[in-house]
Amino acid sequence: MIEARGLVHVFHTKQGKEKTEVRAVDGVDLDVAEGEVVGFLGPNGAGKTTTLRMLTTLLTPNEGTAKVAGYDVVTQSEDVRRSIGYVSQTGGVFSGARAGDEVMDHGMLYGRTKAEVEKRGKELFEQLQLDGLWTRMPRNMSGGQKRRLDIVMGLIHEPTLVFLDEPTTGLDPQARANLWEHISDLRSKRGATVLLTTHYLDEADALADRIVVIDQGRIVANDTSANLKAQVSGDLVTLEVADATRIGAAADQLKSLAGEVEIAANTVSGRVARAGRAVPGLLRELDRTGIELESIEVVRPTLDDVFLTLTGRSLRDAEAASDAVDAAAVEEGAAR
Ligand SMILES: Nc1ncnc2c1ncn2[C@@H]1O[C@H](COP(=O)(O)OP(=O)(O)OP(=O)(O)O)[C@@H](O)[C@H]1O
Repeated sequence: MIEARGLVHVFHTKQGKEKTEVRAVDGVDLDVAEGEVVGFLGPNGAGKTTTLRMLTTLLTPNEGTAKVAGYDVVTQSEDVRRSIGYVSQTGGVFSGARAGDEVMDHGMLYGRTKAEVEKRGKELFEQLQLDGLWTRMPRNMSGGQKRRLDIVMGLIHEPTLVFLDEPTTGLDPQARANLWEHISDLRSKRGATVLLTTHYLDEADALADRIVVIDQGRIVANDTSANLKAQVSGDLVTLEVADATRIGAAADQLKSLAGEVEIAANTVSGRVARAGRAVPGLLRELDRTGIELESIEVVRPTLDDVFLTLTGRSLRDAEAASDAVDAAAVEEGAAR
């Protein structure tokens, strides 16, 4: 469904007299098979939106090629556009008509009959909790409602390939859960292929069959969430000793499994590959040497650990930043 090779996009900007060049996307290869849901993750400014904009024909690659739904993004851009749905990060610009009329016009542009579009539009309004807003002007909707209307517009023509750029940013937890269900249904009920960018790790974990991580314009990982977690970092094992004077001895034993450990007061922690297998032996050894434990904790790596290891940055920071934007959007919506 998507086959991209060596995609490059360079932005040229000018500040005063100074010209700068940003290689926003720097040689991206990406394959997405029919029916897959792929999560596209990366810190702020990593190149996610720029990649999506090239794949949806809104930006022309400076180098490389991409086929989307079987069509070349440069020479067959019209065919690509007809075959895909795209929900951009910034949302659509509405003409000033009522929401339902916007949806009808958009759906009919894709050659659907009025009856088909109306039926599908009303279904989507219900699923995305927009009932009762069919005749409302988009400018009189809250930020979250407008976001959901963007999503209706992206799905109205029942595309088999859908690009979602941070689809749930700006939604409250209930609307987010509701949209997750809808994204899952896109694949399970309609066989659609989905490429989505997100800052929410739980979203990527819950929805994506495969995760592609981009950093500084390059793909740095591409695997299932479970495999990425297994490859990148072991389980975090934390031992709390009953007698603080034995912390050094406990640390030595954990070190033999973990390599590096961190000590804080009477706890020591380190990452251990396949802790489930290693910990029973560790406990036996601690017992044999008379080191009494107050507690032991084993935490499986999260996608954020993977991210931190790969990019040196935490995706949680990006989440926090995008939550701040959400909060501003909600306030803005409430102020309207
Ligand atoms: N129109 C533009 N002009 C100049 N630079 C741009 C433009 N659009 C994006 N960039 C730069 O390109 C890089 C990649 O941006 P992009 O929006 O693709 O990142 P992203 O991964 O989608 O980030 P975010 O998670 O913040 O949305 C960034 O350094 C950004 O500042």
